Amino acid sequence: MTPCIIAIAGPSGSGKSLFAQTLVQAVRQAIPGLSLSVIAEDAYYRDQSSLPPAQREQVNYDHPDALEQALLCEHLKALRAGRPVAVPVYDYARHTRSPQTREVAPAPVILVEGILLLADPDLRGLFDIRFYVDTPLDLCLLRRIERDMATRGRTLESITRQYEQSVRPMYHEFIRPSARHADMVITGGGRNSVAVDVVRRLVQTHAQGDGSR
Ligand SMILES: Nc1ncnc2c1ncn2[C@@H]1O[C@H](COP(=O)(O)OP(=O)(O)O)[C@@H](O)[C@H]1O
Ligand SMILES: O=c1ccn([C@@H]2O[C@H](COP(=O)(O)O)[C@@H](O)[C@H]2O)c(=O)[nH]1
Repeated sequence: MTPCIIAIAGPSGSGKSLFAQTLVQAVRQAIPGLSLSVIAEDAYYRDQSSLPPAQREQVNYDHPDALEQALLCEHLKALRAGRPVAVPVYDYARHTRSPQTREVAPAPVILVEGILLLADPDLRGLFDIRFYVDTPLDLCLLRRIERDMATRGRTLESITRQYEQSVRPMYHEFIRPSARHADMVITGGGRNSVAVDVVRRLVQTHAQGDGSR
């Protein structure tokens, strides 16, 4: 079966990861044993081990150039062709790649979540279905503050500085405009149970072999 590769795009803190996790649980409950692979675009942030830590903190991580999108494209093509890939592992606290990689196996359904998935024409052309999680930017920032202080080793001062310098401007330059390439826009972030159910049905239709995409 040709895999169905699904993009879940949207701003940082909009609920992409939570949406993807909730969807995986819903699909596994509906079709026990169905194999789904999940890939985060964040894993493709460039290795910056050659830069001193203070310099890494100054990088604009919300610009497409911060990501090795060509490698993500290559990996999605390999998965579509039925080959496993070695996905990089990114360390947010150190702003660089870890030495390990994570093997992702080909699967009937592949979910990819990330801020810039729909901004690049080559990358967005590789998805069968494209979603954009549309959450007001003030809520995204509040969620990001809580999450990044709890899990990404960040201080409130560094989060607010980065938000003003790059997160907000890049949202307006690249992320928000990319929403026009989405097939569907999801409001309510990771807890929109109606959207999860609609997407779960789409995935189920595909996995049961009568999907047309
Ligand atoms: N609808 C929601 N209501 C409340 N909190 C949410 C909601 N969606 C996501 N969150 C929380 O907000 C934070 C950011 O969500 P996450 O899924 O990591 O966003 P993203 O992957 O888009 O950056 C997480 O702590 C998550 O649990
Ligand atoms: O070293 C890094 C790499 C990325 N970021 C920020 O991460 C978000 C994207 O991840 P989400 O899971 O969608 O929040 C992006 O806005 C970058 O600013 C970082 O801070 N440091």
